[in-house]
Amino acid sequence: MTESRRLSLILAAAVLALAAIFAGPYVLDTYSVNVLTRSLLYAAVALTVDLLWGYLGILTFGQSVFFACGAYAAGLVFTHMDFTPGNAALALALGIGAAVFTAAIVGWLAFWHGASALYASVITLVLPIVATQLLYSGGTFTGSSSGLSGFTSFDLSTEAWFWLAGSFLVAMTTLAYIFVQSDAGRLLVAVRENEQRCKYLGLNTSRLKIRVYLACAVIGAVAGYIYAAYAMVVAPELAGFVFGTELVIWTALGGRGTLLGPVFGALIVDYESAQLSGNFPFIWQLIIGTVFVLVIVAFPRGLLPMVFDLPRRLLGLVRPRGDVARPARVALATLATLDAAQTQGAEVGNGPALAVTGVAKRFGSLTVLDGIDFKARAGELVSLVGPNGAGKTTLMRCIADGAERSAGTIIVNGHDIGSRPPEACVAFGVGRKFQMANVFETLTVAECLQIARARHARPSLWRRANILPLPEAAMHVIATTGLDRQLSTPAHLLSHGLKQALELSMVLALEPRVLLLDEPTAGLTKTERMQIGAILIDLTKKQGLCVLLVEHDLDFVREISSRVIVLHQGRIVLDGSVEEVVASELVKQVYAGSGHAGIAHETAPKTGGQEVPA
Ligand SMILES: Nc1ncnc2c1ncn2[C@@H]1O[C@H](COP(=O)(O)OP(=O)(O)OP(=O)(O)O)[C@@H](O)[C@H]1O
Repeated sequence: MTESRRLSLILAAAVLALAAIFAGPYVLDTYSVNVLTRSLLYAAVALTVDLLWGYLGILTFGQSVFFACGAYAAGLVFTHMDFTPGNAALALALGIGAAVFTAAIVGWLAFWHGASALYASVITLVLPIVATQLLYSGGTFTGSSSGLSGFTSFDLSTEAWFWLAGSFLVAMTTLAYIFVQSDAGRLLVAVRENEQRCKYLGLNTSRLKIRVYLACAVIGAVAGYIYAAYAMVVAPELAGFVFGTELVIWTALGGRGTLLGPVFGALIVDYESAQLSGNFPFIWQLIIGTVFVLVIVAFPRGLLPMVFDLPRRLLGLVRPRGDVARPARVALATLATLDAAQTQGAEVGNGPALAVTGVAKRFGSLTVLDGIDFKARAGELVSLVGPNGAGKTTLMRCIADGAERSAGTIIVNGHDIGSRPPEACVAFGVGRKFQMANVFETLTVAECLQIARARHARPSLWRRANILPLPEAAMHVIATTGLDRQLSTPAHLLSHGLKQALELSMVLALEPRVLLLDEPTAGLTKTERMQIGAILIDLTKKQGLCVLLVEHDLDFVREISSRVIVLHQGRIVLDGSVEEVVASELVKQVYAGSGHAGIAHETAPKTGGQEVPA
C-alpha cells in the first residue's frame, strides 16, 4: 500500500467516525448523550495511557492529574473570575500550562538519568495522591473535598457538547494512529523493547519519553477543560488514584498497544458503569472487577485483538502474533560516501582514534580494571584477549559509556567522553556491538536498521519512509550475509548468525569511527566466522575504522588483527604485534593459568610493534 493511500484510508475512517458522532444525538436518548459526552473525554485520556503504556512501555497511574489540571483551571477561573471569552482562553492556557509544568517535573524525575520503569510507575502512583491532597487542602479556593460547582460556562446545547467531545476524541485518535504508524512511532516500540540498544544507537530515550509524556499531558488537560466547561462541576476525585487506575484498567481491557481498544474500553465500561451504578448500586463495581479479571485471564492482550483474531481463529488461519513476515515497506539504498568525520561531528585529525589513559573500574572493593593505558588509530584492528574475567567486556563498557569507569580518561576522535552517557559517546564516533546479539526482537530487519539510522535522519512524525539509505559498510554486511533478502522478517526469527550480522550492520549504520566488538563470532559456524573476519578486515583496511575486538578464538585473532592487547586480572600484560603475542611465554602462562600473581604485577611492554602517534 502506498503512503498516500494509507493516510487516505486513515482519514476516511476518521470521517466515518465523525459522521457517527454527528448522528449520535439523533439516535440516542438524552441520558445516553449526557453520559457518553463524559465517556468520550475519558476515552481521550485512556488514549494517552495507551500511548505511554502500550507503545512506550511506561505503566502510568497518574494521567488523571493532567485531566484535573484542565478541569480545575476551568473551574477556578470560572468560579473566581467572570466567565468571558478572554477568561475562557486564559483558563485553557492555564490548564495546559499546569499540565506541561507538572509533566515536565514528573518526566524529569521519572525518565531522566536512566531511572527504571518501575521507578517511573511508582512516581506516577504518587502523583495523584499528592495532587488530591493539594486540592483537599485548598480550602474555599479549590472547594476542598466538595470541589467547585455552579460556575458559569459556555452556553452550548447537550448535543453540541457531545459533538465537541466526540470530535476531540476522533481528532486525537487519528493523530495518535498516524503517529504510532510513522517512523517516529516505531521509535516508541524500540524504546519499549530494548531501551539499552536505543541508547547505544545514539538515541536520547529520556528526551523521547519526556516529549511523549508532555504531549499526553496536554491531551489530558484539554479533555479535562472540556469536561469542566460541560459538566460545570469539578471534584478532587478527577485527579485521584482511583480514576488513574480506572484508565489503566480500561486500557488493559480494550487491548493495550491498539489505540482503538482503550478508546472502546473507556467508552463501554464508563457508559455501562453509569447504567449499572443506577440499577445495581451496591454490586456494579464487583461486576466490573469480575469482568476485568476474567478478560485479563482469558485474553491477556485485551478484547479488541481477540475480536479481530476471532474470524481467523474460527477459520483456523490464525498464526502466533509476530511470527508473520510482514511485507517489506522499505528498500535499501547505499548512502553516498560521506565525510564520516563531518557526519559524526568528530574531527579525526592526526591523533589516535582512541586514547585510554589510567582507566580503572572498581565494584566496591573489587578492582576489575587498573591503570589501563593504550592508544589505537584509524585503520587498526586491535584484539583484546585474556582469560575469562580478565576485564575485557568491562573495558568495552567503559569506552562506550562515560559513567562506567571509576578513574582515568578516554578520548575518542579527540573528544574526552568525560562522564557522558552512551548516546553522547555514539555522537563522538563510538559504535558498540554487544556479546549477545542485541537487536529489537519484534521489529523486522528493515525496522531495526531504520531505528539505527534515526539519529542521522530524523524520523517523520506522520510518514513512513520507503527508502532507507545506509552507509556502504552496513550495506556490505547486509549483502554478504543475505540479510537483504530478509528485510521483512521479525528479528526474533533470524538465526543466531544473522542476528549477529544484523546487530553489526545496525552499529555500522551509525557510521562509527571506533567500533567495539564483543565476541562477534561467538556461536557462529566456521563459514560465518570467515565472513565476519573478511568484513572486519574490509572495515579497517578500506573504510579506515578503528576496531577493538574482544575475542576468545585465538586463531581468528591471529588471522585478522593488526595488534593484540592481552588483559589479565584487570591489567594489560602485553601490547604488541600478533607475532610477539604468539611467541610470548607470558601469554602462554596466562592462558595456562600459572604464575598469575607474578604476571599481574609484571611491567607490561609499552605499545608494541604498532607505535601510535600521540
Ligand atoms: N556489575 C558487576 N558487579 C561486580 N562484579 C562485576 C560486575 N561486572 C563484572 N564484574 C566482574 O568483573 C570481572 C571482569 O568481568 P568481565 O565481564 O569484564 O570479564 P571478561 O574478560 O569480559 O570475561 P569473559 O571473557 O568471560 O566475558 C569479573 O570478575 C566479573 O565477575
